[in-house]
Amino acid sequence: MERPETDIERILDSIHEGLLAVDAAGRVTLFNRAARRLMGLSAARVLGRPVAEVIPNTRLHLVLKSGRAELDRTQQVGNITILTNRVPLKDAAGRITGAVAVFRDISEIERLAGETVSLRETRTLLHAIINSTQDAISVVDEHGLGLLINPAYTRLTGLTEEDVLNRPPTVDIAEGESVHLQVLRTGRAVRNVPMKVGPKRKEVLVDAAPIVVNGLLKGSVGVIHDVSEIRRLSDELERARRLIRRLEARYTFEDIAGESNELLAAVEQARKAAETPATVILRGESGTGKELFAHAIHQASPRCGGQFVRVNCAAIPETLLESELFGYVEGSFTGARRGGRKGYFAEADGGTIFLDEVGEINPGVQVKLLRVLQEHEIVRVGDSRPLNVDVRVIAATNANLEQMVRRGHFREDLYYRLNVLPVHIPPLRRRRGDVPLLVNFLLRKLNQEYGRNVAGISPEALQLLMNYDWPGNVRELENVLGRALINMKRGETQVQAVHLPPLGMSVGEGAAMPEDEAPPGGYQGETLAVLRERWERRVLQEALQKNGGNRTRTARMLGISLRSLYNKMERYGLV
Ligand SMILES: Nc1ncnc2c1ncn2[C@@H]1O[C@H](COP(=O)(O)OP(=O)(O)OP(=O)(O)O)[C@@H](O)[C@H]1O
Repeated sequence: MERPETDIERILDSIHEGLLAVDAAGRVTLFNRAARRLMGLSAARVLGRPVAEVIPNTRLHLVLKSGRAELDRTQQVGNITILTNRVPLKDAAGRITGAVAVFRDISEIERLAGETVSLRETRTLLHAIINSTQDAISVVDEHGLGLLINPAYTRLTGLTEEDVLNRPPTVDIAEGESVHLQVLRTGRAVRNVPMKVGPKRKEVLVDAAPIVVNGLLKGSVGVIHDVSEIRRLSDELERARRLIRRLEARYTFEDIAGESNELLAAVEQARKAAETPATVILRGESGTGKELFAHAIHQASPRCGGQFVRVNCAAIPETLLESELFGYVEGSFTGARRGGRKGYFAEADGGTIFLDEVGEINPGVQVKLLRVLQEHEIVRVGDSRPLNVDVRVIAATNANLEQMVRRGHFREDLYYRLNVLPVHIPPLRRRRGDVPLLVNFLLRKLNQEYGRNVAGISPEALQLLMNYDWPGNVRELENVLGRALINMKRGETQVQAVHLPPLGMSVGEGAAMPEDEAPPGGYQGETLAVLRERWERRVLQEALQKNGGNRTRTARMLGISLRSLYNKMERYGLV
């Protein structure tokens, strides 16, 4: 008898569920190992004893009494949750002979169930975010098959979930390599990849990143930015720029005021140059009228029917200058636009290109410029085929090119190619005799611009202008007169000394703008970046004023490059 009992006990002990049985009198007859572990009680303390006494919270004696089973009841014992089934035991005649409870620890299951709920919540949250973002999102699994897209994706590409989900990642691509596949292959994120997507062949830039779960690559998520609108706007801007450039080429030699020998000699030289196809270089300080001369030469030349394209080499970022001048082919660099770009030289074909601040071009571009001057051909960025262009080059600079050549900053061969017909435009302080004529000329021009009727200037005011040094040359004189007109009341027709701004203070807004003043109560919580920018703008403004708007002098005084000065002026709206 001993052995079978022990065997049964052994079997019952190997069961993971806890077993607790009582006889008809409610005394414990069975208490297996799992039950002992879960209850934390030894068999010796429990077996043969009334269950209600030894096991608190048990309801087995109640089941015994009622004869009704209690199924799937959960109960907290300490910090574990127990699921119990309690069943009465009956003999063949239906008499209750005892009761048994089977129970197990379901704490882990409960925890997992809890997690499932929060996972579900997280999914809902993620969906809400993904669906509400304006950027198109697409997610693929580790095999590259479509897993998720958002409404913005459908709006942008014209493709629906049906077209994309569970399909290879190439389904949406009209042109370009799948970034998802790239990410899955390398495990690395990619940024700003240009491509065309969907049946509408939308131009987009794509960022994509790997999805890594527990160290395993589980997929890739891509964010797609629509750039077609930006392209459309930049094309429009480009067209407007071209139009402005064409409208700008309106000055002739008649518009150059001055009767001093120095100026007349320059005009004479320029007139002769206009008749030839030769390259001209205009030398002179900022504001002396170099651009005016370039227009006049173009208008007086046989090319006057062609385009006049002005390029300020210092105002274009160094990295873009080559592609702006010579153009580029489609896809030659990130951000390159569809169909490539013609470039200023190609635009000026049959006309004139005016390269202002030619001393600012870097050695790479110098080589290409030399090629145009020698061979009359250009090579677009990303292309190897040369294209013929028929362009007259007028260059201008205030830089000491000879010194730059000596220091190796400017190619000697290019210098000689440019220097075929130099025209030196004298600074205003060396031809003060031109001031009265210029004043009358500029007042007529300003009257038109401002809708005024100012007839002249008083001798006293003119004397002040004659005595001044004009570091900013004719541009500064124009600014001074412009401010004088603003200071005059309607009906006043003669510029008086009181109308003139303090000389040397005529550039930009003249006086500091209110927002440039230090905040009245001291520091008002702006970020350091904002304060630094405000301060920098003010310093630039004052330095420009001190130099009468002469940019070369201003850059030198501030110890920055001319290019950097142009960039800052552009940024702070001081151009
Ligand atoms: N002799 C002149 N007669 C009439 N207006 C002039 C004369 N010289 C210059 N100006 C006027 O002065 C302003 C500055 O001239 P311009 O832009 O041609 O100078 P710039 O030498 O090209 O200057 P920068 O080197 O700074 O570009 C223009 O408005 C121009 O019309």
